[in-house]
Amino acid sequence: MEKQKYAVTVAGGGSTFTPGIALMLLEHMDRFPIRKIMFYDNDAERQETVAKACEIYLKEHAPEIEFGYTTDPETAFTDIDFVLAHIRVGKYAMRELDEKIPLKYGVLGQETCGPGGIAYGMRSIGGVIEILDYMEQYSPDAWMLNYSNPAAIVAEATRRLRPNSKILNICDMPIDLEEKMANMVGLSSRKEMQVGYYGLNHFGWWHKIYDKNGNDLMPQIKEHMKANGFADALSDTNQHVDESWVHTFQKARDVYAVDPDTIPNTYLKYYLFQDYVVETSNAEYTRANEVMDGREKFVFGECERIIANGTSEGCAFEADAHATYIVDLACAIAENTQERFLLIVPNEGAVENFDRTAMVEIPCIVGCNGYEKICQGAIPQFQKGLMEQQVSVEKLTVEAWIEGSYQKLWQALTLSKTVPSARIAKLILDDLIEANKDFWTELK
Ligand SMILES: NC(=O)c1ccc[n+]([C@@H]2O[C@H](COP(=O)([O-])OP(=O)(O)OC[C@H]3O[C@@H](n4cnc5c(N)ncnc54)[C@H](O)[C@@H]3O)[C@@H](O)[C@H]2O)c1
Ligand SMILES: O=P(O)(O)OC[C@H]1O[C@H](O[C@H]2[C@H](O)[C@@H](O)[C@@H](O)O[C@@H]2CO)[C@H](O)[C@@H](O)[C@@H]1O
Ligand SMILES: [Mn+2]
Repeated sequence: MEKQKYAVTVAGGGSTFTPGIALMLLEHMDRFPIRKIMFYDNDAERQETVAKACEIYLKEHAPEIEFGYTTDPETAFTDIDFVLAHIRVGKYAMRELDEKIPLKYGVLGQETCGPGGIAYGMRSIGGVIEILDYMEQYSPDAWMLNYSNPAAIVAEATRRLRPNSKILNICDMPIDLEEKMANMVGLSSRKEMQVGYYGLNHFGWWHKIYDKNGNDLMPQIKEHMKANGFADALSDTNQHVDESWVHTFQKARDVYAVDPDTIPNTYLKYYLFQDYVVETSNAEYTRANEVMDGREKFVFGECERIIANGTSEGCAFEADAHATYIVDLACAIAENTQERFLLIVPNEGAVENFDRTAMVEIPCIVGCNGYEKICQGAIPQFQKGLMEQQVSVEKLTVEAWIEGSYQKLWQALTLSKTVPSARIAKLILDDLIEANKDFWTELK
């Protein structure tokens, strides 16, 4: 019997990640056969550059796949099985402001953490909910695999506003770090490890890591973390070459030292070493500038070259090997593989001594009916304390969005461990409101 073939819509067709993901999908056609790929974006011009290049590539490498791109929701979301969502509401221009505005006040500027993450969350919620609604309207049986950021806030918003929707929120940072840990202990893949992990998105810890025979790998990984952090450990992604990422992997050594019983997610540096992050930031040139001058220029330059040549021959795009987790996740649903993934899901007791309504990042087993959570037990006081504070920031942000509340957003910023006082929080908030007036509803 012929294997079923799937139709996939990439929401955020103009994303810098789209070509790498399209090539990755083609490489995995043996296990995830595709009949149609649609790109959807609300910026026709940006998407067209990426789409025209991908169209040429697809014609040359997989002509049997129906391909289209559109800004029309009905065309994009009709007759599909999966939505892969990676939108960035406000694009890099707004990321730059998210990063630079807090720095004016001596507070770190980061895409998903601190005030920048809160501002980005206030823009993303509406965009992701809109796409989810389109999917449900035009393809009610489809699943959305969402990795649009800030995933913690987006996930809390979907829990509050669309609790029954078929959406899985996932992040690739733990995947990259698990690849590095596998490399530290001489394993060829993270899939040869079984992990225990708890936290919020971009805010979590590994507390158990075994190999397939049940041997404890933590002692060896801890030795490496103590000496080098995640530096000098390889993973199968070639995207982390920028200096700023190298520093992040090195800094994980200091983050690890704060709690040597667990292995931290790299993003914890923004909450535990916020002064260091500010001191080492350049308020005139942040990560958004690096990405615009690097990844964005490269991707769009390459797309334009393919279009001008009329062929993808010799193109520098590579399948994003790292993004194969997306195919793994789609296969888990499509073929009931019951594979384990770290997902961002409602806690409901999985982390025993933590808010039942929190969206936590924990291991889950995924199959055709969705996920089942793997209980992580009780967590230590240190992590619990940090998580209580951060989850409140995320919940207050979502409440502020739902209610249009200035007060709640001010509270969210004030509560963030990255912000020193309510006064500074208010100064940053007022600047963010001005910068986001095309994206946020009016706050009262
Ligand atoms: N979860 C993860 O681990 C992970 C990893 C990498 C990137 N990301 C996220 O993926 C997203 C894309 O990143 P990027 O750097 O390629 O950004 P990008 O700006 O290159 O692409 C985002 C695209 O989304 C489009 N868009 C914005 N709002 C939209 C809307 N409402 N509807 C439809 N399309 C919309 C933009 O026009 C743009 O083409 C970001 O949210 C980023 O944070 C997540
Ligand atoms: O600063 P950026 O835009 O380069 O990266 C921000 C994203 O960082 C993480 O994703 C990484 C991922 O960990 C890595 O292995 C590879 O695939 O690249 C991704 C993007 O650089 C993080 O998980 C994302 O949420 C961030 O958006
Ligand atoms: Mn992430």
